[in-house]
Amino acid sequence: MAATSSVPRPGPPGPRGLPLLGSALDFRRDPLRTFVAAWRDHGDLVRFRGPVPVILVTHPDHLKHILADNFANYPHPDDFNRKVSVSVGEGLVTSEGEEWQRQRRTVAPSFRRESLERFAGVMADSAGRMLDRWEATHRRGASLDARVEMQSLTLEILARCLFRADWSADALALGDAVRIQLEHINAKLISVADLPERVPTRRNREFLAARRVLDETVYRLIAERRRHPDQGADADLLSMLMHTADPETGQLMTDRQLRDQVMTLFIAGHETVAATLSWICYLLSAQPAATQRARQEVFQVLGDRPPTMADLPQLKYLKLFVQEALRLYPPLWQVARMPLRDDRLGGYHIPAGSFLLLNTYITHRNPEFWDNPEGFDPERFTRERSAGRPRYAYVPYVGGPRNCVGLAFANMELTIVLASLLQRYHLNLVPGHPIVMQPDISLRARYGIRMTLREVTAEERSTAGEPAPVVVPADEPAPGAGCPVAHGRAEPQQAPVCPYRPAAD
Ligand code: HEM
Repeated sequence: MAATSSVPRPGPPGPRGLPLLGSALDFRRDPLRTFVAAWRDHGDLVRFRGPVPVILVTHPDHLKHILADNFANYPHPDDFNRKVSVSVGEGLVTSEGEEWQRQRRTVAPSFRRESLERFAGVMADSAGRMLDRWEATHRRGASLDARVEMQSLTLEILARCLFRADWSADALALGDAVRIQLEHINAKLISVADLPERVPTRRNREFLAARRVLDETVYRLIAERRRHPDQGADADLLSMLMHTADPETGQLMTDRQLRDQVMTLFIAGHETVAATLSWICYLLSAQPAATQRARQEVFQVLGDRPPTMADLPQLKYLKLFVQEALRLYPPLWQVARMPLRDDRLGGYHIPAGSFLLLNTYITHRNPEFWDNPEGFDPERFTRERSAGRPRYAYVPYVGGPRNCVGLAFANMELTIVLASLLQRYHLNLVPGHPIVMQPDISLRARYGIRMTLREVTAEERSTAGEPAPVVVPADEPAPGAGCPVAHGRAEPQQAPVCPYRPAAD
């Protein structure tokens, strides 16, 4: 479908839409449904008319061209950076060109796998404390909302990793303030008539108050660190960022730059993981066979003890489970880019300044690259079954130089929390609870995910130790001769996992 020809065609096909408005009303009503329908009708590149014309991009070859091969030509749109920077300032997400390169080489070392080991304990500890709190809910026979639970868990983990122990005193105020920042950015990004923050609407006043709380707290924590440099350069992410000099210029970050990076990490690293974990909770109920297999692996590898970073390579099926959850529910389901210069994509002319939306949700469900794309089938990510699949067919963290800097952190957190959940509880969706996707900045469950709990029994723990078939994820070294790898294809799962339905407005 990603054909090219020597003479560029004027522009991709697309729906006519309404006079002047084009597809604008459809986007407002239901963006995901509008994109999916247009992709089915028109193919891998679709042009939407309207006040802000949009080009939808879904094919792996086109994603590779934009994200990797011709990456320097495709920054975020100015409008995106302007709207997000009211909260995060000039951090990694909102900077471009040389300034972005400078920030990336200063921030990336703190997120390398070897720097992250110290955070595994925090992740397991926070997950354990949440599961202890769930005891009361379980005893009352009540239900809980996995989305709400995962939001507070991921915020606590991120804040503890950023600020170590200093977090607890500020937990309540920071939690609310971060939530308000996220909601504000979300509202700005989807609104056409976006009012500047100085206009005293209720939303703007609430946003500015929350930003003041965050600024005051973050600057205070930075000042405390500067007063006590003896606390260690690697105690937490804030210390690591403070002590990492730009390898090219030798410069350290100023207070303002540190503040912007901390805010960026809160915004980029909290809701994304929370959304994924809440979909994982849903899958733990909807996919009993895969869940049973994952639980079996957890008890074989860990028994009852908390997971550590050293355990992660052994938790191979959990890795596949997480990969498959991110395929079906990529939290950043679309990312925006705007070419600086005219370009050519799939044989079509793409003028400079076009608004491109790279829709990973559709890429992840394209039957050209995925068998039974709506099915939950973790083993599609084994080495054998991944052979021949284009690298850019799977892009939850996008790819190329500007991929997610928190990828290793996120994967570690997702696996540790999943393992902790499996050790303690069976999660069951409350019968009749509607599961409806809400495609905001992140892909959330519109009505939350209401679940009841059942404790894993001692008997289940002791019988879970039978050896499970070994699987080899695609990005791990090839097994040696005679390795007992399961090469068979998984049975297609019984229930469709795509809970996408028209919005119930
Ligand atoms: C499941 C979890 C996550 C997913 C799926 C995810 C996905 C992504 C994606 C798709 C981008 C590219 C956005 C764009 O270019 O428009 C991105 C960028 C970024 N992510 Fe993540 N992310 C996750 C978790 C995290 C975490 C835990 C952190 C940090 C603690 C983080 C920090 C960042 C930052 C700073 C960027 C900007 C990188 C740059 O522009 O150089 N993310 N993420």
